[in-house]
Amino acid sequence: MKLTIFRLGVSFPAPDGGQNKVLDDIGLSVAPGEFVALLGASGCGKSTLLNAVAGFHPPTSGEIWVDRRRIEGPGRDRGVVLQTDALFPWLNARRNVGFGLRLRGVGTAERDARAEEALRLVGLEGKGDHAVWQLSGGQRQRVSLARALVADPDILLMDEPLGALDALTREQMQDLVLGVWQRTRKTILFVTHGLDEALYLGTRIVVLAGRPGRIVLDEPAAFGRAALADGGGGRIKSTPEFAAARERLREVIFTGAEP
Ligand SMILES: Nc1ncnc2c1ncn2[C@@H]1O[C@H](COP(=O)(O)OP(=O)(O)OP(=O)(O)O)[C@@H](O)[C@H]1O
Repeated sequence: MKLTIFRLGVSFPAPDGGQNKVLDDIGLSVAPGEFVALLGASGCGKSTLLNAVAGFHPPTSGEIWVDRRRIEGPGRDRGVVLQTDALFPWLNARRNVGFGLRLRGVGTAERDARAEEALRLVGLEGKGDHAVWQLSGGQRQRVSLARALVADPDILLMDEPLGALDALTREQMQDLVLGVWQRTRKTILFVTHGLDEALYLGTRIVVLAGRPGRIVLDEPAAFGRAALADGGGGRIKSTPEFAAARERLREVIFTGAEP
């Protein structure tokens, strides 16, 4: 499904009674199957943009559409994964994944089958009975990803999903995310602070900068697909091309303008 953001502006009430404009005139059209890595300095409005697409808060101006439907709140067509896993500690992995289905009245057998399938997609087959406390941080984020995938959304919205993981697990999870994207062909909007992560995963890099935040860079990237073809493992990050792309991206983020 196509995601279209038209002239999006988001403001929040400021303490002085005025308005704090966080995003201004954001336009973005994302084709089905694209993997958009969204970067920008802290506070430039990345999460605000993601939350607006998730339908968690309404735009102050502009519109967001998924195909021909205008977004007016959260919906099953968009799955969300956040930095902290927010799993229910009293439910096992399978029941956590199936929780949303349960709310929709899906019966136990179908729910468990679909949850197992989603767990398999993230490499956790056989771990459905595990309690949340028995899982590592990386495994818990995989359960969160499975929970977002189980409803078969068209779009995955991921806000720093690997941000709380140690460096090694984070690198492994990047390959896992790439694999899930390759197998499911979901459209992904992925917020990250990591330049390497953005370049390694995205088919497209979007940089927000300024206050209010605006898009200052929007361009294709090909390292992720090359990494998939090469079997992953992060090797491509050691190439001179990757280093050059990284330096350029760093400059855009720090200066807020293309070099
Ligand atoms: N619900 C809210 N009410 C008031 N202000 C908000 C709200 N949500 C975000 N903001 C403000 O909007 C600005 C952008 O926040 P946002 O979290 O979108 O930035 P970010 O780029 O994701 O930052 P970070 O990289 O640090 O997570 C901040 O100044 C923040 O204080």
